[in-house]
Amino acid sequence: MLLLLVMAVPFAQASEEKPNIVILATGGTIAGSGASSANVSAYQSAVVGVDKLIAAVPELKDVASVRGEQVFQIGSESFNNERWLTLARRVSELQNSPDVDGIVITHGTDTMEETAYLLNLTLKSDKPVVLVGSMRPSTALSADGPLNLYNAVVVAADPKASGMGVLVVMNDDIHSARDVTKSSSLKVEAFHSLYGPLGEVVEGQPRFYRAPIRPHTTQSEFSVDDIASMPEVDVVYTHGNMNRVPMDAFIAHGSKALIWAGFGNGSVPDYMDAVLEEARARGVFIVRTTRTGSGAVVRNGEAEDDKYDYIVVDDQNPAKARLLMALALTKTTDTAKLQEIFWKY
Ligand SMILES: NC(=O)CC[C@H](N)C(=O)O
Repeated sequence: MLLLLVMAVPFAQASEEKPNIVILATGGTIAGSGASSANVSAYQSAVVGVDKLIAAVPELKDVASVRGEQVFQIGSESFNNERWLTLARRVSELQNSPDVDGIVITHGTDTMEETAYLLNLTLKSDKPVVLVGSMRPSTALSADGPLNLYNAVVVAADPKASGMGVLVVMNDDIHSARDVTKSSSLKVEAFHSLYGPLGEVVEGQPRFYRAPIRPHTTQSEFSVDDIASMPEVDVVYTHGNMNRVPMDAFIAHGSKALIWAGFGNGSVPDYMDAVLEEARARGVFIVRTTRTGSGAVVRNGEAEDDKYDYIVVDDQNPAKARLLMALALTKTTDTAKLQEIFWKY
């Protein structure tokens, strides 16, 4: 009897004071299940529901008052513009709700950086939004999902995460949505930011060491509330002996802009120069990016961008450049202004 009383009182007090965190589940490996505990890379993703994910980490209740909502149950490679907008609108609704202090999105890792960047550019609130996933399914030996989820809730519940833009928490690191990329297909330490993470979670405490400088969320000109749909923008991946067929097909399908995932500094083979010029002359924007995985692209460096009216990225990778260009095209079709948007974000 005495024991019951002792246990009940602190819990009642604690639950009144804890921040309210909503966990929006979308699927991915964090919700994956394998045939045996030795299956760390062969498994079915997106099968475990949000209630089970939360129940697997009882420590969450020490950090926050948590409730879950299943938005999707998919591998993140299946995100498309419509699904992204559905998710963004739900996050925005929750951020507008006075009884929500922060949001955690459980997500597959394959497109986590794209979802994070899109939300980072379009949400209109300082309330923390943290994406989290795992590289090993929930059934694996040394599954990384439970600690990642705990860390994500810890970050979302902390006032220091407010105003930092959308964050990705993986493997103890806290990354900015703008900079993070998945850079390993299998390793637990798959997520990296070119300029380093913003901070890390140490013993259940977030430690921030830097803040994003590029405009995001409340500082950005894009808003989820204004975007009914996104224009078609496609990525052309370069390789030796490439041909024009994918570009022609994208244009015939209605592409408004092509993201040139170029060699090195966004270079263009001599036998493709005329194809890009022709595409631009037909009204399709060309955005030169790099397939190298890191680094900026120099305007008028490897191509005559001024002459042919091309755009270059700053250092956004092709997938992020695709999203930024789609958002930018909802604002303007002036090349100079589009270029400014790439420098700015
Ligand atoms: N590690 C993962 O989450 C990959 C699983 C799946 N392809 C996804 O992105 O959802």
